[in-house]
Amino acid sequence: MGIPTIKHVRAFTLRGGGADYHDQADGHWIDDHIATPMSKYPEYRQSRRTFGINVLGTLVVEIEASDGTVGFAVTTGGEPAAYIVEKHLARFLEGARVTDIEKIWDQMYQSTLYYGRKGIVINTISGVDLALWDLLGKIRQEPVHQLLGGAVRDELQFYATGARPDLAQKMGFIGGKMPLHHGPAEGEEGLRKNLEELATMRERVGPDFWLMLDCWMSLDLNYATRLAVGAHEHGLKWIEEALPPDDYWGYAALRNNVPKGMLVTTGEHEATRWGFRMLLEMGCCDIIQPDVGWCGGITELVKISALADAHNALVIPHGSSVYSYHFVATRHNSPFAEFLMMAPKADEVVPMFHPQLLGEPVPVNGRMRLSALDQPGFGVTLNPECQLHRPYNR
Ligand SMILES: C[C@H](O)[C@H](O)[C@@H](O)[C@@H](O)C(=O)O
Ligand SMILES: [Mg+2]
Repeated sequence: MGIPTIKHVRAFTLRGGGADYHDQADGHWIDDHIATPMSKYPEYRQSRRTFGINVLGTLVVEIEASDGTVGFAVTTGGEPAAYIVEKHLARFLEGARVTDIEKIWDQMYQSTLYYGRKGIVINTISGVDLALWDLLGKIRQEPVHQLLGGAVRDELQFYATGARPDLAQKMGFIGGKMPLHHGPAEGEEGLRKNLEELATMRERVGPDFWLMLDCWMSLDLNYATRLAVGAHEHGLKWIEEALPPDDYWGYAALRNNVPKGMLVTTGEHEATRWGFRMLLEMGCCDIIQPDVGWCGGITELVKISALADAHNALVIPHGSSVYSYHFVATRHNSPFAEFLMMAPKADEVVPMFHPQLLGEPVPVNGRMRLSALDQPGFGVTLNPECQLHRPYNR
């Protein structure tokens, strides 16, 4: 029996949580006065949805092989991503062998270089790449971590991102990352509030539990430096994505400015091995945080991770559900992972891409046994109750 070929590629869109996890209803911690580059405009300060953080929605890529096996993946991208899949990328998949993952990635990247390189195009390529790995795993009846060379640990450990690190501590997570609520436009009072929130949380969790601040690209170098210096007495473990992604020079300066022992992290909005080469060679951060659904997929993250390893940098992927769990399990320089608390009050563990993926595992007591990831491919199926829409039917 020869290697199956790819017969059909289909791109769908979905709304309401899932891979576009910022697409939430009112009252969710993830949309409660979080500092962003748009916070300088008061009308866009309270809710990130008001400026469009959830405008794209989810892209679902489905790939059907000649033997009838279907692989799929979800990522952030919505209708523009569906257009790119159907009108541009599908031509490199249909007719190719299911094992041609490396060649397909190169053709998708090189053919979109004139309008891609980062952002939505690399999100789209990532979604296609994840679906290809899911398909190959389902054809070979192996989990993706096994296709990648096998796990280096029997259990994953997680820190939790959300408004309640104190509750995350009780749930067994190894740390808690809080969103930063006030940016430079809110002046000294905002900076004071940021530090008071951190101090309060440190009081609740005691001296040893990791506490981190996620600044979501919202600061300038001086503010980030002052925040880091003020946060040091409260044992801040790392300051995340303090500056805009393209300010490599600012990150390199911030890394020199922060108090000794505090880590600088970034990368969730960076893409491809070339973007991460800039972060690493310019000494921008101690930990890179690529999102496997946004940086180029598994095929690209393997390259990024090897580059980081040569620089002694940890690779702690931005939370992306099973797609990062299977990867982290196989990398020595990924000793822990992120879990995004998607419950509106961050007070219970729910699947990160809820409600889109059936069979999506969650950490138990802040950990996940490798056995939770032993199903073929990424081990999940699409929830049939989700209303798929195929905007560019072929
Ligand atoms: C909590 C942050 O503001 C973002 O919403 C989050 O998605 C991302 O930055 C993260 O690191 O989890
Ligand atoms: Mg972040």
